[in-house]
Amino acid sequence: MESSDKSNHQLRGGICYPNGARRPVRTPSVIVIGAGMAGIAAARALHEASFQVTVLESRDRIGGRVHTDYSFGFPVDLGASWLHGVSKENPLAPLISRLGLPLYRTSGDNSVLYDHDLESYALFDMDGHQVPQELVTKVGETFECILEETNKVRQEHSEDMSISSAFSIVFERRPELRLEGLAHKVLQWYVCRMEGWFASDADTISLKSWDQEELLPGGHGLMVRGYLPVINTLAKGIDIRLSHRVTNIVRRYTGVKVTVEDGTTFAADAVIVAVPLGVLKAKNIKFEPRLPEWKEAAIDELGVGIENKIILHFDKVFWPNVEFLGVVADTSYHCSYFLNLHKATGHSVLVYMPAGQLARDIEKMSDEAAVEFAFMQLKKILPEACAPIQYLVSRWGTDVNTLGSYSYDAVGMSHDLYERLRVPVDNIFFAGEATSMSYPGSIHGAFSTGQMAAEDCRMRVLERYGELNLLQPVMGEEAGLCVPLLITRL
Ligand SMILES: Cc1cc2nc3c(=O)[nH]c(=O)nc-3n(C[C@H](O)[C@H](O)[C@H](O)COP(=O)(O)OP(=O)(O)OC[C@H]3O[C@@H](n4cnc5c(N)ncnc54)[C@H](O)[C@@H]3O)c2cc1C
Repeated sequence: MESSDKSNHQLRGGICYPNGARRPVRTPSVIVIGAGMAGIAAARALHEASFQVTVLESRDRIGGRVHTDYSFGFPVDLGASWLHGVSKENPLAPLISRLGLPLYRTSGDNSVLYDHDLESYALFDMDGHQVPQELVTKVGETFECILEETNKVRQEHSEDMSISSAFSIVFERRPELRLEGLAHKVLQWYVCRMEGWFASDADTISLKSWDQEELLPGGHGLMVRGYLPVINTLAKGIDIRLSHRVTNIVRRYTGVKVTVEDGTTFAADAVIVAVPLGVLKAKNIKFEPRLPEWKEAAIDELGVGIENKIILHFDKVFWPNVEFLGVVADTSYHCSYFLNLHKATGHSVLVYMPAGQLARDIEKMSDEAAVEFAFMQLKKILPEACAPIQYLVSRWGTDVNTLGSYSYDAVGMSHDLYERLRVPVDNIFFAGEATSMSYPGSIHGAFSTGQMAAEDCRMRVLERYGELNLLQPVMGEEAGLCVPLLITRL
C-alpha cells in the first residue's frame, strides 16, 4: 500500500456467493496509526474482517505504553503492568487465559488503595521507623470518611473544583479529620497513592468526575511475565511499518491520504487514529481539513497525567517481604512508594513510581540522577540498602511518542469528553485509552476502544460500498472459550 493510491483502487480476490458465482470485489482498506494496544486491537479485528490493514508506528517497536524490557534477563514492564479487573468481565481475560500468562493478584475488590490491599504495605517514616499497621488501617478508615464527605461537597456545589479544594472544605468542617503528627503523614501518603492512580496532583483532579470510571470486578493483578506477549499475539500477521511517524492526514469523501515524516504517502478508505492524547494535544499530526471545533476542544480539555517507573535491580533482597514499601511525609509530594517485584516474580527488583509534579520534576534529571533520587528515598527507610546493579528509567512525559502517561479527569472537564474524543469524523476513527468513557487510562480500555473503532470503521466503509453483509463482523475474542485465569498471591 506504500506510496500507492493505485493499490487502493486495485481489484483483489473474490467472495463466494450463495449461487457459487464469484465477483471480484475491491478489498476495503484501512490505515491504523499507532501500534499500541488500541491500534493493534483495531488492526487485528479488521484484518480478521478481511480488510487490507496497514499499521504505521512512529517507534522502532510495537506496544506503545506497553513496554516490556528484557535487558535484565527477565521481563519488567516500564509501562502498564496490572490487569485492572481480574475476572472474566475483563475484555482481555480470554486472551490472557488462553496464553497461560500468570497473574499475581495485589488486591481484591473495593480497596481504598485501588490496586493494593492495605495489608500488603509496609510504611515507614523518614527516619526509617515502621508505621504501626493499626495506625495505617485507622488512617485508611479516616481517608474513606474524608472521601465520603467530599461527596457531600460535590452535591452542594454546582461548579467543579479540585479534589484538594474539597479536602480543604471537609477539614474546615471536620478539623478532627485533618489528623496530626505521624497520622497526618500517613494521610498524605494516602493522597499520594490517589495521585498515583490518576498520574496527577490532587489540585488538578476533578471532584465531579474523579470516580466516574468503572472498576471491573476481581481486583487487580500484575502480569508476572509482562504485557508484551499479549501485544505480540494480537499483532501476529499484521502489516506493521515501524519508524513511520505520521505527520499529515488528508480526509476526502473517497478516502484518506496519510503522510509520514519522510514524505511517503499511504492511501486507504479510512484511517483509525490510535495515537496518545498527548500527541494529539501537541498537534504533531495535521488534519486536513481541520478537525471540527468540538473535537479540537475535547483534545484540548481532557487531562493527561504523568506517572513514571524507575526500576532498580539489586543483587540480593534486603527489604521486608511485603508487596509495597511506602515512605510517609508531611506532604503528598514528599511521600513515595516502591513496588516489590520479588513477591510476584522472584526477581530482586523494586520499582519506584513517582506521579504528577514529582514525576515531572524527576524527568528533568539525568537517568543517573533519577536513580540516585529513588535510591535516596529507599535509604531513608532502609539505611543498609545496597546500590542497584542495573536500572531502567521511563520518561513518558517527555517521550515525543506519548507526551504523558494516561488521561484523567481534570478539574472543570466533563466526563463525556472521552466519548467526544472517540466519535468518528467522517472516515477518521479514533481509538486509545483516552477515548474510553468507562475504562480510561487502562489497557483493557485501550483494547475495547480499538475493537469499537474497528467495528465503526467496518460499518462505515462497507456501507459506502453497499456490501455490508459480505464480510465478517468484527468480533471480540472467541466468546465461547472460557479458560480460567492463572492467579496467585503469596
Ligand atoms: C507508567 C505507566 C503505568 C501504567 N500502568 C497501567 C497498568 O498497570 N494497567 C493498565 O491497565 N494500564 C496502565 N497504564 C495505561 C496503559 O498503558 C495505557 O492506557 C495503554 O497502554 C494505552 O494504549 P493506547 O493504544 O491507547 O496508546 P499507546 O500504547 O501509547 O499507543 C499509541 C502508539 O502511537 C504511536 N505514535 C505516537 N505518535 C505517532 C505518530 N505521529 N505516528 C505514528 N505512530 C505514533 C506510539 O509510539 C504508540 O506506539 C500505564 C501507563 C503508564 C505510562
